[in-house]
Amino acid sequence: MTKIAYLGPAGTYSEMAALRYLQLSHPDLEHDPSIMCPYPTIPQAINAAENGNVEIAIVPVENSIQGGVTMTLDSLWQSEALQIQQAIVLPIAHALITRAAILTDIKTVYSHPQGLAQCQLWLDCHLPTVQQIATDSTTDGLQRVAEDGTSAAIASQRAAELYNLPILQFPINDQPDNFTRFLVLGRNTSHRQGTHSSLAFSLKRNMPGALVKPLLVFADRHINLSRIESRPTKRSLGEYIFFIDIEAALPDANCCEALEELKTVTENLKILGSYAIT
Ligand SMILES: O=C(O)C(=O)Cc1ccccc1
Repeated sequence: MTKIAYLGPAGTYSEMAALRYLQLSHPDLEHDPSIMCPYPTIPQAINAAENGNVEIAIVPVENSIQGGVTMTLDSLWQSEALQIQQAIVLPIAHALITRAAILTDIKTVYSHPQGLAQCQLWLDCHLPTVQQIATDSTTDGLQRVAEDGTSAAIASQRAAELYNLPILQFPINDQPDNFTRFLVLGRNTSHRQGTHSSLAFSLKRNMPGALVKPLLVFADRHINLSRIESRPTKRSLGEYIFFIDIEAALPDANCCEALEELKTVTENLKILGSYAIT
């Protein structure tokens, strides 16, 4: 039976993405709770799929305001077996969940770093003196909120319903247009289709033009890049891994040719998958 790892506990945005995936891809399985496997951190959810403990992991990769989710990018680079099978974009609207009756009663606010960052201006304006505590997911602090009337969490409306906790204010995100892209990761490599592909590479040597060569491979073939992001290799300061999304599918001949040439101008190249975005 298909099992899905996601960043838990229940009520996270990652769980919402997992439910959306089920609705779209396996409508027959939608209401089977044994499918859904919450993990406490993003790397643990990804490892569960890598090790074959679950078939699929669903994790956030990028937010329209805060940018890349570094834990996901770093785990993807480490992964040997996983491929991106699908991307799911969800609108994100944050609620302030608390048993406090007024804002001035709140002393501590919990959320995932992305949740805190996406509400930073609102927090500075309405709760300037509260202690902000970063948690592994938006729902991690909800137990504390249930026990302590001076605590609050930034999480979804759905999370408030699931944990039967009140919402004091909604929405509190600084930008009304706030979207997060989630990746569906699986070991099934036969799944190479869709409109987009992701890859990552390190460079052979840090020298003038080192990044231009890989970029020219795409430019020369009229392949459009939809994203480029760098992460440190963690080997030495100033060395990077580049994550690139292209608007092309890997079985495409033009694209295969590009990848062959890319191998010659990169040190280590990883094909992360071809997939559709829903
Ligand atoms: O913690 C969650 O709910 C997540 O799924 C990560 C996250 C946090 C904030 C916005 C989008 C995703």
